[in-house]
Amino acid sequence: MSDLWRRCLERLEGELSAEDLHTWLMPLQARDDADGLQLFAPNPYTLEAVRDRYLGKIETVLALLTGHALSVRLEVGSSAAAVTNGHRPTAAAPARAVTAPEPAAPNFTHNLDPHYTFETFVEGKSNQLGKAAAMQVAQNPGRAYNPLLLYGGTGLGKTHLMHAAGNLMREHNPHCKVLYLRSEQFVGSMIEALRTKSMDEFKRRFRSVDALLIDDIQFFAGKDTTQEEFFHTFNALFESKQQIILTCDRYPKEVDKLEPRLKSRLGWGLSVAIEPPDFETRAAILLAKAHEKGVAVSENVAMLLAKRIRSNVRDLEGALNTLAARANFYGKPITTEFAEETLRDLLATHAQAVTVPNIQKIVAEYFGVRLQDLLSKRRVRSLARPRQMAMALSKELTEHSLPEIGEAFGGRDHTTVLHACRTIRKLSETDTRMRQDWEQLIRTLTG
Ligand SMILES: Nc1ncnc2c1ncn2[C@@H]1O[C@H](COP(=O)(O)OP(=O)(O)OP(=O)(O)O)[C@@H](O)[C@H]1O
Repeated sequence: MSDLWRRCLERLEGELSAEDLHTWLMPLQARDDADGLQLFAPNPYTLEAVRDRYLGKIETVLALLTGHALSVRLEVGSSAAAVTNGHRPTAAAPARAVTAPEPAAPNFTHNLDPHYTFETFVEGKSNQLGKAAAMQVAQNPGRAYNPLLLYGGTGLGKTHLMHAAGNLMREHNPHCKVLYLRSEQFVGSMIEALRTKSMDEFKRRFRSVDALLIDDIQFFAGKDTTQEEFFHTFNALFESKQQIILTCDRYPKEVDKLEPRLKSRLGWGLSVAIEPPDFETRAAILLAKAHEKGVAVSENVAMLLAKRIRSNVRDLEGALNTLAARANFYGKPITTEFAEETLRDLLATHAQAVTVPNIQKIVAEYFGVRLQDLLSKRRVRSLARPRQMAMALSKELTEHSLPEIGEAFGGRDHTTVLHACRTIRKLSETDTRMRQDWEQLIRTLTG
């Protein structure tokens, strides 16, 4: 890594959250020369985010470090590729030799779900970075990002992406040994190995794979012996450039009772958040799932379900399965009326969960303001932002019209609500804190 870039990152550590640093800046490769600093982003999404959110900060820190303004060029690619493309050799990471695949162990059976592929994964704003990162890891195992950590709420596609990466690795190299496990299985295997005094065999098994995929590592919390063993497995795999892909239900730094040294290791690669999909993505996923299962579902039905079921994709898929089974049983087509009738209770449960009063209450608690102040006419900034956030969430998560939402917020005009929605959307694009608040509140409200 360029020494200048390393020092710049060290400075930025004090200014940015660990999450931002690991998600956006650590994956960049750098080379510095007489013309300034060149930063290579792994994909266009990262490039855009770095340019929009962090470039100013980077330039300021570089000016402080060097004593003069330095030009920073951003491009998609890698410093190693830049060298082979004829750029001057650099201090950045050298290209590593590609080794011939080892033949798979005769008794190795991989356990990937063949249905979870990138082709069957529907991309949207909420998951495009995760998908891009998983694809890069699959195309360049052990080299692109190690470990790759996908985190986010339940049923949002983390496991799907993990399998998709494993499946693609095996498509490129059928001998590639990809081992997928839920974290409970890792714990179970270790307990069994301890019981039968076969820890050597356990170590060999996990360290001999080309890629180790472990799902839901939050279950390691509080299990000290497991964490110890996983830590050593991690180190062994990392050192020999075997790929590690992990998922977690939240940013690992926020998982209690996970050892600090393990948390620190997890931050060595790339951590990407998978967010709940927006309406259009939910509808597209539903249509794709219906197509995959051979179930005839119209766009209207997909839109109905996508509008009403916002919690996660697993719930959407569950609703589709119920519809398909009932339609098959009664020999009826899946019309919107049939869907409304069949899923009446389920849709009512989802509608109950997110009401405007509930949003107001949760937002007030989240920002530590009183509910009556949130609904009052007072315009101080400490109340204005939470109020705008609550209005925007009401528009996003309920079926109410702008005038109805305005009415629920102390009789405000619909243009005020519209302004709130636009302000929050705009701010979320540039203000990391605001985006995190928005995402956290969506997670809380949609369960
Ligand atoms: N973008 C997507 N495109 C297609 N299918 C998706 C997408 N996101 C989620 N799914 C589907 O939703 C279901 C649940 O996804 P998955 O099991 O990957 O979630 P998860 O995030 O790992 O949840 P958990 O943390 O509970 O394990 C799967 O059937 C998966 O195929």
